[in-house]
Amino acid sequence: MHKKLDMKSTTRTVSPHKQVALVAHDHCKSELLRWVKEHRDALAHHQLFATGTTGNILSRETGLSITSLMSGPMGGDQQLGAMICEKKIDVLVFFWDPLSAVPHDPDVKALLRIAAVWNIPVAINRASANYLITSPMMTHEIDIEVPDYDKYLSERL
Ligand SMILES: O=C(CO)COP(=O)(O)O
Repeated sequence: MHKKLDMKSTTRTVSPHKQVALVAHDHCKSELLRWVKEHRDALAHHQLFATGTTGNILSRETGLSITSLMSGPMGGDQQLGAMICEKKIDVLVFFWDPLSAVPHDPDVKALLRIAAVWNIPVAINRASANYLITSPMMTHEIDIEVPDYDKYLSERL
């Protein structure tokens, strides 16, 4: 068994206006598009980000304003992971494909890992995305627990 990192936590306040990342693998894009269309009004209250192909399709088909990063296999998952570390993403909706392999599987795993590290809520399918988007937390200021990075660093120096 590995020794658990002794990480203290602190609080991060998340605004009612969330920074939401939308991502789908190719076979799941039509499902994410259907979900985004159903929740268009709720999503329009938030600031939306997406990986390259997903974001372009979603904004073209819904008219929503979405900041599109690089396409996933070209680094988009890693860009989102970096944004999570920088507290620039509050919610991740990632319809990843459980039935097909992707070339950038390590990046997918890294994105899901860093979302867990920074205590970001993640929806991986329609059911979990429905729970997330209808939660009162989506439209209220909330406090979430996050790793106390400053303390972590000071103890290491
Ligand atoms: O591959 C992805 C996530 O792992 C998504 O990338 P695209 O939105 O560019 O298809």
